[in-house]
Amino acid sequence: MDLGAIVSETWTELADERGSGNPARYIPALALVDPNKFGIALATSDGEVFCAGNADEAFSIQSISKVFALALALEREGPALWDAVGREPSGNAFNSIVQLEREKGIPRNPFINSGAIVTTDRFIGDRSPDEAVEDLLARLKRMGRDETIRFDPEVARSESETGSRNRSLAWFLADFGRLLNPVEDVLSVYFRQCALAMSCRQLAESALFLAFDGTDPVTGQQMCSASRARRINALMLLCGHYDNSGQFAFEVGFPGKSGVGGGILASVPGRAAIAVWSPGLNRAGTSLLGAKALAQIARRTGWSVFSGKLPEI
Ligand SMILES: NC(=O)CC[C@H](N)C(=O)O
Repeated sequence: MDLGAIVSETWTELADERGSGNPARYIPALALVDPNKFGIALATSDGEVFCAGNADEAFSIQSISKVFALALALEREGPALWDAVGREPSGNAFNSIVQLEREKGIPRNPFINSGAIVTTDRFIGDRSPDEAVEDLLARLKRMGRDETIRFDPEVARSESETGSRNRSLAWFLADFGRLLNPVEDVLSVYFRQCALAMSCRQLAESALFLAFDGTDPVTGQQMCSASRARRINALMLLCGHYDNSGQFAFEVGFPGKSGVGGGILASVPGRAAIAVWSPGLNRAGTSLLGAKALAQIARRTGWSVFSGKLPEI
């Protein structure tokens, strides 16, 4: 299978639709990004990365960071993390607060904002916020094989300045006694983690561990155990796109995680990690063109976690 051709044909076929959807404006710094950006990167186990369009340009990964934060929180906390956050789809928007009161401050899953705030809190553990951010960055540099990965302080500041909803979620969690660290410490890490700037290429390379049982097949670095990688994939499939997760599974058929910066990170177990970026979003905050590109790649490759056939690479 010519994966390079599949990636470039997918890009070319959709290029006319660049600019579709609505870029996130509630974080003012994100509204400044050119809506016509469109990148695709597909990384395989032999170290190849097939790219098209703006695949080497860093963008704000936003909620895609929740996948890495979850892996690292599980590493520190182990299965006890699941006492503090659930594993069910919420059926609600990413920043919804409605279930938190009824469900006594236990967020439905680690990918909605309330769940990610808890995950971030556990990832910080007994360290300072700056130490936790440094650790996250160091891990991503290693996984992404790139020392230039950084977070964008402008985006972090912009989100903090307009972060009333996330503050509400965090204070609500604190009221139920669900946070170990002070609210503003947790949020300062959460905002910086969301403001990580990475390219499609860096994201796809950093996420190979998800597609290959917890270990990057290129470098041999283990990020987590095989069973943990499978479980993170399961959560991405069921909860990775909030109230749009069913639609994504239906159209694409493999695990993914969206971010309001317009990126989507997808894992095709045993095959590849794919990252796409286009800032225009659908109603649920998933990149419109990005999801279309992944659906096209799924169709052209025949890749699906629901198929018993394993098409040749
Ligand atoms: N879905 C997202 O990407 C949301 C992340 C964003 N930083 C927020 O907390 O609102």
